[in-house]
Amino acid sequence: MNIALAQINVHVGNFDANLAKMLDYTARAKAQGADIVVFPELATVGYPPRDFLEFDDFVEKAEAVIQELAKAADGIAIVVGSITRNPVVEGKDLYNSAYFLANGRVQNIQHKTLLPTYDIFDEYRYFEPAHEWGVVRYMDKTIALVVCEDSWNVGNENPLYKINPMDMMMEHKPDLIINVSASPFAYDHAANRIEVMQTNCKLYNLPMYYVNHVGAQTEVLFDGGSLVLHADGTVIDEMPYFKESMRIYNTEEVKSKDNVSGEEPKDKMTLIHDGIVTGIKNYFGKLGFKRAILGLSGGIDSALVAVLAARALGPENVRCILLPSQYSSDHSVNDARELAQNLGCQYDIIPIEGIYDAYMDVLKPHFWGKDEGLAEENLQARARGMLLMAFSNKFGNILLNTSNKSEMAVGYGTLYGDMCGGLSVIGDVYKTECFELARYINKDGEVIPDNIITKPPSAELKPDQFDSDSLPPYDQLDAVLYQYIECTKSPQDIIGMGFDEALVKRTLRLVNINEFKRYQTAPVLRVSSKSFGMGRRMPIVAKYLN
Ligand SMILES: Nc1ncnc2c1ncn2[C@@H]1O[C@H](COP(=O)(O)OP(=O)(O)OC[C@H]2O[C@@H]([n+]3cccc(C(=O)O)c3)[C@H](O)[C@@H]2O)[C@@H](O)[C@H]1O
Ligand SMILES: Nc1ncnc2c1ncn2[C@@H]1O[C@H](COP(=O)(O)OP(=O)(O)OP(=O)(O)O)[C@@H](O)[C@H]1O
Ligand SMILES: NC(=O)CC[C@H](N)C(=O)O
Repeated sequence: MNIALAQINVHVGNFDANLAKMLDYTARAKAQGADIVVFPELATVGYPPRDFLEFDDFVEKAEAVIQELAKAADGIAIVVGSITRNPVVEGKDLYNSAYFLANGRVQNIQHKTLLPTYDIFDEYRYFEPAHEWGVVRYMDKTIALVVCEDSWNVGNENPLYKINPMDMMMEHKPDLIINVSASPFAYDHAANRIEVMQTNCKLYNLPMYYVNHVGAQTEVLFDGGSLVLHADGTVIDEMPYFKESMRIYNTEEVKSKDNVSGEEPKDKMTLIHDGIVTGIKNYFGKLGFKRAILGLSGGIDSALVAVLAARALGPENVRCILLPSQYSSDHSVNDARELAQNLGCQYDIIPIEGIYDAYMDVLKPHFWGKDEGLAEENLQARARGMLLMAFSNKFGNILLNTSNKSEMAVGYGTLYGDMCGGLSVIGDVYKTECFELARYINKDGEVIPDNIITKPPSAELKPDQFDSDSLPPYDQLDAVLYQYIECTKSPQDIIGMGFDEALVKRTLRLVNINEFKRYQTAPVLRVSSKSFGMGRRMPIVAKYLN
């Protein structure tokens, strides 16, 4: 039997486009001799569809896509993830299901049992878990049809779940497993995903054909990396990261390990780079925008955003605005200009000193007798935000936010100033990782001027200002932030690891008191296992560690 895995980039709610794409892949798979073509979890509607699932019309449109796909299942079977209404009044209204379409009709539907409800997932909000488990008979094979998380309770070890749907399916003695997934990208997730699927294969002594989404839906990125595994856990093939593609596998060849391609390379910076480029490209493409602007300061954060945007959208679609104040150093302007020239992006220089002075004149009588401080510094960031948004309005492009994860964590950014923008490009990249990413970008020749990478970070909002005046050194800060944000460790745990007590307490306090800023920030392209945004839900009004 020949099984085609189609890791496709669908678009949430874009039923016509998703159907057209799946019909096209089905026709191509059939022409290439495939007996089955497999599409990812919820491929009809896109993942995650979120509260669109509460609209009857949305559900009807998904049902219509299944009917159209069933008609195309002629001479080839189609496996596809979609939603199913729960006919019973009790429980949730919908199931998250894998459909098996053959001979022009819906032959089998297997609902998902384990509904991830953590981090970015919220499936129990919408779906009823499966209560029955069957298998599919097709040609001479018995197939276990599995939806994503149902393979993640290997050995019943996941304390979240009391049941293992895989065990239930095994009672029917399948010959192979097909898993349709929506497994989001994080730079360390693919290795974990492979390990989990290998454990399944070994446990049940069965081969697995696993297909994942690719592309981005708002902040959630999908890397693809679809898998074919031998019953002994050998990775026969892993499909490419961040590329829509289809490959066809012969079950006998898989069984005899005739063609073992193995895993894709997993370099952290390559993955983060390609993930962010995909995220920007899909955010703009799926919304119908073409052009971006950003404030280019001569610092490393905006330099990175400019490079990533130019690679995603083309340099001709990225406009860099240099907005020096009286505190900007000459080298900042020169570095920013050199970078824009290296990239081939349009750039404009608009000094903001006059605007700043005008604000100060207006405020002077009202601020009389008060020392100068943050209010005056923040005026510069806000003057820049206002000008950048004027460009965005006038030319119909999207302003890119340039905050990194370290400064977002501790609130080191000005609300309605440098925190403005429609999409946060590096908001899930710690400052220390920003340096790594910049070096990665320069690995084959200087794109980002070396001075941008080597000079000490500075907001340049007052004379001789450096980030290190207000913040702990970034290597220490980031290490503590990682333990708190990604690993959810307590202050005692982190201090116990050998970190300085004062540093830990100060850092965690800053993270918590700045939750209000993150509520007002643009969506952040998620590249780690714990990003700010929909996957980290914290109260603002709280008294914990602050
Ligand atoms: N819980 C809460 N809910 C809602 N609002 C709350 C609040 N707590 C304070 N606020 C409000 O927030 C305001 C303070 O926030 P905000 O106006 O942003 O100002 P603030 O956080 O005080 O200052 C901005 C910080 O970011 C640094 N910065 C700025 C710009 C660029 C860079 C750089 O790295 O280049 C760094 C700057 O040096 C300073 O440390 C207060 O005036 C208060 O009204
Ligand atoms: N002189 C400037 N011209 C244009 N934009 C600026 C200028 N100064 C700041 N900005 C905008 O405000 C953002 C925040 O400034 P910030 O200093 O934190 O970042 P950066 O300059 O890119 O990097 P670094 O923190 O390493 O200096 C910048 O990324 C940039 O978008
Ligand atoms: N859609 C899902 O069920 C995905 C959850 C799963 N743990 C994964 O990340 O692959």
